[in-house]
Amino acid sequence: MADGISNALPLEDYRRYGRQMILDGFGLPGQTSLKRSSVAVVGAGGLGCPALQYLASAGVGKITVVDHDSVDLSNLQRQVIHRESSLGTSKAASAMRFIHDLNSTIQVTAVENALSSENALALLGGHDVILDCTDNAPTRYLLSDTAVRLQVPLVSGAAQKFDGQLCVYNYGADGPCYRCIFPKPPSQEAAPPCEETGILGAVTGIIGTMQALETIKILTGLHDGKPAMLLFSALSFPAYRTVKMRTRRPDCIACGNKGANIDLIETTDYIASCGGVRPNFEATGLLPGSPGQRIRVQELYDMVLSNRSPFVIDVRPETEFGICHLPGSSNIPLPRFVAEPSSHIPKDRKDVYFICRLGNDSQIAAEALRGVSPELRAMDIVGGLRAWSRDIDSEFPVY
Ligand SMILES: Nc1ncnc2c1ncn2[C@@H]1O[C@H](COP(=O)(O)OP(=O)(O)OP(=O)(O)O)[C@@H](O)[C@H]1O
Ligand SMILES: [Zn+2]
Repeated sequence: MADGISNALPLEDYRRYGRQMILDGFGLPGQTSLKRSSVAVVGAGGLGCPALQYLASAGVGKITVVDHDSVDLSNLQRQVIHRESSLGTSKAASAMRFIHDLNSTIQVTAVENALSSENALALLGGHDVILDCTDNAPTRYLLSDTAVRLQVPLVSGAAQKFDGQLCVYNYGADGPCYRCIFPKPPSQEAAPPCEETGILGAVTGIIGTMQALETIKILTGLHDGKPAMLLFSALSFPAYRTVKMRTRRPDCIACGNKGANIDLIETTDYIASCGGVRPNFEATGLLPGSPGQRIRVQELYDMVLSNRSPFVIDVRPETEFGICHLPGSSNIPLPRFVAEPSSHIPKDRKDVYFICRLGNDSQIAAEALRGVSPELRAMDIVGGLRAWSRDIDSEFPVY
């Protein structure tokens, strides 16, 4: 500088970040804090993508992205920093490319491994804030315990269907950890993945963006530190509600008074404590059906070709049936069917074939009918409509 005073930031940063630097309470100190900060984002999916976008554009100096997964076509509806050109490649690497394109001054570390109890402390140590942008209970507990051990705030997001949640854990003098609020993991049925429940991209966009916002507030000293949970529900009025949260639980096994269990991460089996490995959504063979109770799509197709007009009940929800279905099939969603199985079968039908998306619910329906009407032949179609698309009709949509 002409008068010998050196700038706190590179000259171009004043221009790049000027719009946020002029905000009251932000200023030059806010920007230099962001630049000196290091943030870890675990999960570069629906929540992680918008979060990374705003952390990078705001000028957080160092960003670590952890994700073991690769980009799939079904991700692009919400995982906004990934591109068609990245399909099949690592999400962490794709995120790194995006950040570099947006803001080349940021130091990015891409970790293409799953976070686990073996690597969590090493991978996340040294960061000022951790963002939980994942989608499963074992990782949520692991991240919470890691944040407690490392004594850093955890900005946690969750989204499903039209709804989302946001909360900062382990922050402030007596902010609770995730275990203080959820001492017991939810049952696996209560926490199904997006592939089963559905998710609107703009909803993850809102929650992920707010995760970035809370992080920026923490890093720049703008956060009031009061524990609260934001609940968002796109179809409700009001769409946003904030619930004040309890403080740290004195008896919490992670952050409580009893000298905090320092070996918690090393001694916890996170997957087992959350109910074990969730059965693969695609897996078939849930129930022990004998060969006579289960047919393959080819057999169903042969019946159609020979004009035997099989009686096929599609047990998917009405909305999914509306997306695509086999001609001639009847839609009776599983809950309605199992409530009164025999009432749905015409008197002249002895053979009943059940189909669903992947071949799991159809087994439950067939079993229910067998239970009340043993005189009927109830059969499920192995692999469901996905098998139909794969083996019989490649034009049949997969969703
Ligand atoms: N232990 C973990 N370590 C690293 N990344 C994780 C871990 N657990 C989950 N993730 C990542 O968190 C992201 C969550 O993203 P999202 O909820 O949008 O789901 P998805 O797995 O990409 O998609 P879908 O559920 O539709 O298959 C995923 O990219 C997933 O790989
Ligand atoms: Zn706690």
